[in-house]
Amino acid sequence: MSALANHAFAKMNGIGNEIVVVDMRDSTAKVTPDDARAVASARGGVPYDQLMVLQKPRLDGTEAFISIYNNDGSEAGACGNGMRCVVRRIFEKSGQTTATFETAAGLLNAWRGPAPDLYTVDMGAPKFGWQDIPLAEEFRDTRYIELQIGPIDNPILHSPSVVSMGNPHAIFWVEDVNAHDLERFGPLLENHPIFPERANITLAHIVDRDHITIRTWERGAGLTRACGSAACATAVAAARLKRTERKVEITLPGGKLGIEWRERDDHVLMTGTATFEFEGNFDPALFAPAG
Ligand SMILES: N[C@@H](CCC[C@H](N)C(=O)O)C(=O)O
Repeated sequence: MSALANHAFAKMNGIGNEIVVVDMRDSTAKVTPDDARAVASARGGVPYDQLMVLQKPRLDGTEAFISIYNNDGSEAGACGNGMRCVVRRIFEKSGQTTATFETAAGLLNAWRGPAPDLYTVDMGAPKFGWQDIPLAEEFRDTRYIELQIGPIDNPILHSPSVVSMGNPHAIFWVEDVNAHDLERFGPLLENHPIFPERANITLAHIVDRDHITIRTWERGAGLTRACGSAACATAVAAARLKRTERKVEITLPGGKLGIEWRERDDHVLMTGTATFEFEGNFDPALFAPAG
């Protein structure tokens, strides 16, 4: 039987990014990709974009090791919106206002503020090297890479910037983020052979030097109302192209995030709300073997 059967969960969202938080710090049991897919089931499950599983801390001074699952059962190194949800949950239970977490992508500091309903997560430093993203072949300059879809002489989307924020991101610069069929092009680009570990695909429109609008097709989760790491990747990619300041507001379908690419240590800070919806216990029938 799955470790998640009857286990308590909290359904939350980070500006519309659907998040389920499970605290398993009192257990050594592992969540499997099958468990993660079962939780997302539309029949009796709790459909989500990301499942955030808190496990016992591995390092002194950290609150938890967090495993992040997409709804297709794959694991992600980073999830900005999910982290704000985890942070809110922990802070409300413990009264803390700061904490450090570990994920597959490394250590993350988080704190409450700058306003009472806001949470800030230090998402770490972006990586731009083609092997770090990773790409399947060498690109010396990842500010724009050669990649396009549509007719060769009149591509629909082309020349994305690529960035790792602990997970791979490709950002296509467009005039109108709603003018493209992301549901159709997203899966093609996510699974393009140039991305050996697949990628999160974002359409971004630079409104002015302080403001960008985006829509994202998430690796392993599809079209979402918000992707925090995509907002960070976009802010960094735009600043790297000198098209925006290092501190910007990002508008996503589900709301707004403040992103600052800090000069002094290269870290990216993401600030936004986190919303609690309901809590419950997983129905064990979800994890029963089929047949
Ligand atoms: N929603 C997340 C990112 C989720 C991970 C992504 N789908 C991946 O596999 O890289 C966010 O808010 O950052």
